[in-house]
Amino acid sequence: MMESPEVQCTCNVTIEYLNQAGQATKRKVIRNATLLLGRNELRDILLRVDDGKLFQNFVLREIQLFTRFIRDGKSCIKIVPDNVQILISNCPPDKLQVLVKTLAIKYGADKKSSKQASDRTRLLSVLPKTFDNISPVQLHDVKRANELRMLQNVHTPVSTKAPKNRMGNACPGRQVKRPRTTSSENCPVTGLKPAKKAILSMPVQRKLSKEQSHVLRTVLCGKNVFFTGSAGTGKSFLLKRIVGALPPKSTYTTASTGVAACHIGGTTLHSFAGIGSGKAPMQQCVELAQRPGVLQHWQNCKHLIIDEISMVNGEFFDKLEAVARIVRKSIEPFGGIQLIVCGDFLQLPPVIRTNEKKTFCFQAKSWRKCIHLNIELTEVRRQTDKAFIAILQAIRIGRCTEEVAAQLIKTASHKIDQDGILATRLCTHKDDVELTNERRLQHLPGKVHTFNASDSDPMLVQTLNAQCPAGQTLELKKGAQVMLTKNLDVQRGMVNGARGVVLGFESENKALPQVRFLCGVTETIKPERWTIKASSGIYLTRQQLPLRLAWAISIHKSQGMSLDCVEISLARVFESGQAYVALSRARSLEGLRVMDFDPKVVRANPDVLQFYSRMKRERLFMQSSLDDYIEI
Ligand SMILES: Nc1ncnc2c1ncn2[C@@H]1O[C@H](COP(=O)(O)OP(=O)(O)OP(=O)(O)O)[C@@H](O)[C@H]1O
Ligand SMILES: [Mg+2]
Repeated sequence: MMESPEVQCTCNVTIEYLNQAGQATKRKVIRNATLLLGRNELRDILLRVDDGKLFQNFVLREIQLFTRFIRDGKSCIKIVPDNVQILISNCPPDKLQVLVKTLAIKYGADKKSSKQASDRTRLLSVLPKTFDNISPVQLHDVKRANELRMLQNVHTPVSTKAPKNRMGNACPGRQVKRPRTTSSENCPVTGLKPAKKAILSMPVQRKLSKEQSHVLRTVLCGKNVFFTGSAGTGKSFLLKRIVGALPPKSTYTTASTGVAACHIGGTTLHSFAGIGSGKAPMQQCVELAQRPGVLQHWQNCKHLIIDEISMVNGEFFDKLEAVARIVRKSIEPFGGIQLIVCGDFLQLPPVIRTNEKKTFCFQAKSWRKCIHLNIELTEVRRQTDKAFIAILQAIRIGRCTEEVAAQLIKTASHKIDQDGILATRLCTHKDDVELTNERRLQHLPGKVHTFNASDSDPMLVQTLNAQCPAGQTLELKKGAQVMLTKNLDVQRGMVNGARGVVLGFESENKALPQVRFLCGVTETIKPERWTIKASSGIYLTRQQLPLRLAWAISIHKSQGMSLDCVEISLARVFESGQAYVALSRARSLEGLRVMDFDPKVVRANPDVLQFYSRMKRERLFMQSSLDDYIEI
């Protein structure tokens, strides 16, 4: 049996009763409705819409399903015979995905099964009306549903028009295509070409660890949480799950830098806040935050997520906290917004101009009143080698024993270049990165292939450049060292940061690059789409190849990444935590080469160390009080 998450979710629902022309003649809006899938006494699928006092069951015997905006918590189910459509919005995306996929699979499987009650049975039925929760999706359901889809792919290649919403606009969505025939017996089975791939499957989510689940539960209880942990403990992984479990309309996903924001599908904290650098006097910041578009964020926001908090300046945090209270007209800390904050203060600190004061967020005046709970993740997931994890833990706290130094110095002789794939050099300075990549590409023989991004709004190129991991223009040659900038297929190792080399280009018109990756896969790379939220709240998309040149990247840009093979030069390290960030990107010691290791570059900020030891003391104190209490 497949894993069966609960097929239920809480969201806003609009029920529209349509006329022949498809216009709504009656509309019922229910906020915070509970949706539940079930079956009646005749085994029809039912959708129960419960407003907390009353519920209404809809029989889903013939439906159209619109699924394109599931990640935004939106979907639509049209009940064809009744001419009714149920518009779902503001639903936690992960829950909605499970509900919609379960419905699509069960509905597809039912169409293929012979167990459906005939019209005559229905008419004559004297069975009492029942509602049983729908059973978990089984493998045979998926198989049956897909068999029908394959037939239908051949027979009905065209999907019908999307339904209209109240504004008369087409309701965004891709439909689960339905067969023209109502039962599978009517489908001619012979002589059909199968569809290219089985289309339906249940979303498979990697399981959260115990400590990660604890954080998720705490967040769902509404607590303001700061969770931390060393590099690779799955903080960003967990954040994505938190985003998927919260209602999208009131959840804002941000990070301190554009690259980090992109890892979790969000925007930068600065663009959410709309107060520029936050250095202007308070009154001016408030005015900026009250501009149309910006004010809306502040007012709608109930849950604010911030990744890579170590790079947010404490003064900026205080400014945001005060602005939040003023623009939301609330005396609660951060204007009553739930804060879900994560990062590792022992990694890179805030970037500041010379003569500016650097303060960490935990040093902000409002930090303590804003954060209810500090939680530390302890299980490292990026690396599996215990010895390497121990080296990294020592470096993190600025401790470089002779033994640790010796092990890192030894890596200088590592032969990590494999199959024409060279190690990526992590550089302390941005200029070195650009120069290295440009020069190395120039020195390669052969023709340059240029790939231009296709942007939804060419006027906002700068926003896209800042937040999207794919550049507007990508120049490649045969032999170019490249890195994936998106998870394409986690199972096969085609993940963000996977390293490869360009073997050549297709001969067809687009001349797409063929790339061999370290994980052993060779693949033609096709354009991918990124969607980002601009500060005005509108969605921008960029279509581009998910590749970037990978002879070199900067340590600042690498924060948050996992890398297959890295070469590091630490001679020009200028920040505490910088050496640790660079070293901890490597998945294994074998995949790491440190060129000129000097223990002096290993530095941890003493204020941060103090903050962490206080946090640990408080945790131990709480634990021992709890133990005493249990004993009593
Ligand atoms: N529960 C999990 N199951 C499977 N893989 C996981 C899990 N948690 C994390 N990972 C994997 O571990 C790796 C590191 O995770 P992630 O990048 O989220 O760590 P991080 O704590 O954010 O690191 P950093 O501090 O460097 O940003 C990723 O490849 C991620 O997919
Ligand atoms: Mg991270």
